[in-house]
Amino acid sequence: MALTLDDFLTAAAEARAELRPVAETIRHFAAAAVTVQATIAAGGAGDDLAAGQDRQNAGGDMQKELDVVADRAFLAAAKASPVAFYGSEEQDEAVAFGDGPLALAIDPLDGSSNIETNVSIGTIFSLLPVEASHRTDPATVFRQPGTRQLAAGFFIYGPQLLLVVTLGQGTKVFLHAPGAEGFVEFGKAPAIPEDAKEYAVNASNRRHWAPGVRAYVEDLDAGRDGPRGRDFGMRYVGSMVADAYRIFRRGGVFFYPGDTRKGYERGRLRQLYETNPMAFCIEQAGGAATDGARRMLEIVPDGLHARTPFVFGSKAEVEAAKGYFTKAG
Ligand SMILES: O=P(O)(O)OC[C@H]1O[C@](O)(COP(=O)(O)O)[C@@H](O)[C@@H]1O
Ligand SMILES: [Mg+2]
Ligand SMILES: [Mg+2]
Repeated sequence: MALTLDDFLTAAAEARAELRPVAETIRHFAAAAVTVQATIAAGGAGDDLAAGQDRQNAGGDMQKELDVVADRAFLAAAKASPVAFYGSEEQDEAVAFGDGPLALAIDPLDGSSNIETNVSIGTIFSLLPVEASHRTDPATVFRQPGTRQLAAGFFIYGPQLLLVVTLGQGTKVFLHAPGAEGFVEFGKAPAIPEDAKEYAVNASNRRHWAPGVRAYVEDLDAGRDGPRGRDFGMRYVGSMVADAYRIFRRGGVFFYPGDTRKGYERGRLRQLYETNPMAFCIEQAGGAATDGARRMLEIVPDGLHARTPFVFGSKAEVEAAKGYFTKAG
């Protein structure tokens, strides 16, 4: 019998008492994800899920209907959980409620540009501990590095509703099959191959990249005729959750570097609710995650919506990228 998410969480909470609130929270998230997936599958029940909301989020993106729907669903789930702080991409400031032991950083809807295209999108979450000092100075709760995460994961709303999750002891994948009782473990625990055969990047930004990034991609593209001595394929979905899941299953490298566009000096992705939770899941599956130079999980975030360059995936390829990205000149 396949392991259920419920049994997995119960066992983790029994083994480590500090994971009890985490287990409770992830149960609420799983229920929220099922409702979000149902809304997507139904095409929004008359609403246009990709319709703009005439409002920008804190990162400067126009909010879409589904961003708001997902934010509401996970805010309600957080309120029903032992969560004291809710830091969301879709809210300018962290929302504080209750005196629970957890802080949640969340990207309620990842891949918003793909909503109307029926391509996989998702929700990414990171759970951090709340210490006494954070209650007296709440601004500090989201300045903890990713190494402090108690749990992290992401749901994928796609052909399958999946949960990729880590509580710090490996990464697991759970599937919610229609008609089944909740989420059950799906396939083997991901083990990211050391070497990559594919890369993922938005190559239309090439002219804005630093010379090191450009040199890296030129050498990947040169394949077996170039210095890398072998061919690489390219895949880019444009929803990080989907690009990442491919890497969990068959390796590869994803990068979103900083570039010369205004506002993109540190790339596009946000550290607290995109790169840190992804880095935790990736490391726990045997991969590596950096900002191009430093281990992602050790970087202290600058604030709730801080951006960071991001490179993750197969260990040897993340290391190879670092060589190019950090080379002077
Ligand atoms: O369109 P670009 O610049 O390639 O950016 C794509 C990236 O932006 C994101 O959509 C950002 O996430 P949001 O949709 O949550 O803003 C990632 O999922 C994706 O990897
Ligand atoms: Mg996102
Ligand atoms: Mg988002």
